[in-house]
Amino acid sequence: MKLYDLISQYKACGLSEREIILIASHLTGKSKEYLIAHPETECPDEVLGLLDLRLEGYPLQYILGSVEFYGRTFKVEEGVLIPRWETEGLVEIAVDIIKRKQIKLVADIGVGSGVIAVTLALETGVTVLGTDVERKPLEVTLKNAKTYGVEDKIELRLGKFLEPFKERYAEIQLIVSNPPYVKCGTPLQKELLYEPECALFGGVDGLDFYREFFRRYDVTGKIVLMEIGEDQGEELKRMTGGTVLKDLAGKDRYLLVERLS
Ligand SMILES: C[S@@+](CC[C@H](N)C(=O)[O-])C[C@H]1O[C@@H](n2cnc3c(N)ncnc32)[C@H](O)[C@@H]1O
Repeated sequence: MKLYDLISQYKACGLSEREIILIASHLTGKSKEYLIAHPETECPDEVLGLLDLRLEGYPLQYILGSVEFYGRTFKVEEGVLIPRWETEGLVEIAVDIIKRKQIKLVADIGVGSGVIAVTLALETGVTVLGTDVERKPLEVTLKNAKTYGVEDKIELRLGKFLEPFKERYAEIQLIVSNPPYVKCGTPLQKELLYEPECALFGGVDGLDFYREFFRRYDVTGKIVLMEIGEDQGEELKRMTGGTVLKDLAGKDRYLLVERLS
């Protein structure tokens, strides 16, 4: 089927021209710039299946198998969270802290696709200890680390919080995390239904992860930087004594806890 026919048919059903072209580019191996200039390009039949999947709400990033983050392309697969732009802000703050405080060892709890761990290793040369409660995120993080040649800078272990790195806890200077913080029962847009539940939901008030983390760990002498929900700042300041920083949209988004020893 010709690309221009696909565009008119699927735009009428609600897909954007951009996503139709990206899916066609993914299947044909031709760049999107080429396809824009050559809408008469013949697309293989499989494109119809992928466009129908997208119409049902299946995330574009899982179809393409990749996502842009902090100026780089990262692999994503079903079973790992699709990184969000807000998390680039967390990385930006972490890079600044690492450089200013000359930090050498960072821990990333809940690596997902590895965007935080890999970007921090690339941007600062720091070593990152990464954990996740699921095996798939650890596998995807390793693939992304290998793509960018930082697999020797990132150590990955399966388990909750920092339990897998208990023996190295004292050495960790900065702990970062983008934990699950969505309140259970929140109505979700259909794309989110395809993402792993354990990456999204943080209990009735969305705060289970933070509550358990700060109960388990004495963070004296360390810096903790975590992404938070936009309405969780006040409660988390009360819970931790930390400060809350805003994202680019002006919403409370990052919790910074620095307990001096
Ligand atoms: C919101 S996703 C973040 C993924 C990635 N860091 C990012 O920013 O795109 C949260 C990740 O934390 C993992 N996770 C949830 N609870 C955890 C826990 N207690 N300890 C370690 N990992 C956890 C989930 O499996 C998921 O991969």
